[in-house]
Amino acid sequence: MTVSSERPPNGAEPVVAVHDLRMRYGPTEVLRGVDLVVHRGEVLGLLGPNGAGKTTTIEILEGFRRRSAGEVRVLGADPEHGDETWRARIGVVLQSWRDHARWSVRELLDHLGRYYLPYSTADRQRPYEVADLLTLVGLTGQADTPTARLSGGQRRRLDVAIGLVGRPELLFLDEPTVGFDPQGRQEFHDLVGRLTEREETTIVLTTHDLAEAEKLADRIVILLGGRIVADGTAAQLAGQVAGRAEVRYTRDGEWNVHSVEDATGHVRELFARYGTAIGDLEVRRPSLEDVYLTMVRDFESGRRTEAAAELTGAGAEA
Ligand SMILES: Nc1ncnc2c1ncn2[C@@H]1O[C@H](COP(=O)(O)OP(=O)(O)OP(=O)(O)O)[C@@H](O)[C@H]1O
Repeated sequence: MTVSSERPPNGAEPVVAVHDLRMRYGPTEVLRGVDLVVHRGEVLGLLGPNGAGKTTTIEILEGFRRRSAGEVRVLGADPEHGDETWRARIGVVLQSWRDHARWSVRELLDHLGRYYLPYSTADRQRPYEVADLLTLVGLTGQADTPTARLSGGQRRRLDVAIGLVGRPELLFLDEPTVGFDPQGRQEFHDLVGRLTEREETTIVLTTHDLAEAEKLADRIVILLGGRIVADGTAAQLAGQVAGRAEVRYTRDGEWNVHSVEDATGHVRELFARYGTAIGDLEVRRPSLEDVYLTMVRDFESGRRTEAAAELTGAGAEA
């Protein structure tokens, strides 16, 4: 498979196409052949444990980090050679900025927005109108507040606004909701929905919050051991790892729990056999969290087995 062969049915070039991406820090190979495609308008959730290489991958895609090997195309260009026009089409939300403490929210966005003016196009006016942007991220009430006086959650919204001010076609969000309260998180999720609906923004996000990934991402990839080990919707991943669902119900007032492959068939049979004696029916499918934890556990135990085999091999040679 080569990068250029990865085209969706409508023939459009993917927004991100990565083939056999490798990254080495000194003797340590962090990425060991990553293949990844992201299509226009898609929200991709990139998951993986601490140190899996998510930030490294994102930084390579953003053109902030040089890869060791592999093919990478982002918005039609190799990020290592992306020019200013290419860069203006990409939005990045990093961990919080701490500069410009005395500037107001409006001043900072105005200032950063000016950079994008030369890159305005007929179908994508740049920069974002600051008033509209403030409404979009829910910071209208803080427009004149110095950035140093924002709360943690407001600060994070400003980070998102900074990522959006150039009206990007592709937005990278690295752990966007760290430090959000539940309401802020909910509002942020709504914002992501608006971005993809209204602006057709393609989004690549990393998060350790699996419920968030399940909610926001059209597709999820899991990075483990330097490779993508799973790629699909949350439901598809659940099917791959743990096909069994849990069916709970009462029969004549007594609780029963069954773990079954075919939940629908099982429920149909229950009603056929016991009719109205069945009550309180619940079907619980494996959540993305169950799937993720199973994959990480299997990977870790595989690694332990490999290490043990290597040790035994070394012992035999000695
Ligand atoms: N500049 C660097 N030099 C050397 N090693 C690095 C460098 N940057 C990252 N690493 C190492 O590469 C590995 C992957 O790091 P990376 O930050 O990409 O992981 P991550 O999946 O984003 O982790 P987290 O979930 O903790 O943010 C880690 O072992 C890290 O220590």
